[in-house]
Amino acid sequence: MYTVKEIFYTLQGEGAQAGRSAVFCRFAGCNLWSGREQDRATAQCTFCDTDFIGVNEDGGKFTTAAALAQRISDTWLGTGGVPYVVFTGGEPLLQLDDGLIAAMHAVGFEVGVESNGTLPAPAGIDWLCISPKGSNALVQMCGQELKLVYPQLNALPESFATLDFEHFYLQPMDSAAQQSNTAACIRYCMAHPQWQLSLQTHKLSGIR
Ligand SMILES: C[S@@+](CC[C@H](N)C(=O)[O-])C[C@H]1O[C@@H](n2cnc3c(N)ncnc32)[C@H](O)[C@@H]1O
Ligand SMILES: Nc1nc2[nH]cc(C(=O)O)c2c(=O)[nH]1
Ligand code: SF4
Ligand SMILES: [Mg+2]
Repeated sequence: MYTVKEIFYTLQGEGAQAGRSAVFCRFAGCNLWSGREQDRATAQCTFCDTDFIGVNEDGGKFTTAAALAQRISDTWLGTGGVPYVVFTGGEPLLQLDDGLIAAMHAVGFEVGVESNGTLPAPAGIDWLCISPKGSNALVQMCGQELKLVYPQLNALPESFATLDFEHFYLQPMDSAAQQSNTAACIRYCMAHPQWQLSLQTHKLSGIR
């Protein structure tokens, strides 16, 4: 059973695939925060910008991979190009499995994933973005993109710079200090050109 908060068609807002049409499939639940505001301060991840509790009208509970893949495929509204799904959450690696990846490939989709890196990723993901969270041990140490929310006192860019990723991004932490966080990202990227700036362009443009 897959528990999905919401499924929607938009543009990927972040990282190297920013601007690409994608169906977002947001799984419910996370291993680093309950999602309840009263638990935020004591959670293992405290700066989350996302509601991932429960199931919205555009989500649902799916008993088979084929049924979820069909719903995702029906949500794709593009003509031409390569259909793309981004599994996110919450933490998608609590639920994403080999069967769902195979089912997405069977309906012609490339598979992207946004994960906190604390769980091992199944094989077959086409674009794996890992976003480390504070002092939580990183288990998944390779992928296409490492996208670090910055600044985090217990997760310095230097500690990830030699891992096996093709792209390294700093993404300003969206908080009351967002302006200064953005300035700090820009300074760090300019001093360490291995790192590139990722802005959350869906927020800037007002899309979902
Ligand atoms: C909501 S998370 C879900 C996926 C997964 N649990 C993770 O943390 O990567 C999706 C992306 O948003 C980023 N993110 C979460 N809160 C943020 C914030 N306050 N500012 C900037 N990026 C944030 C995460 O680091 C991750 O790259
Ligand atoms: N447009 C858009 N791009 C995104 N990139 C990562 C997102 C996420 O919440 O995982 C996200 C999101 O929620 N919307
Ligand atoms: S790990 Fe991801 S989904 Fe979980 S609380 Fe942190 S940012 Fe949100
Ligand atoms: Mg988001």
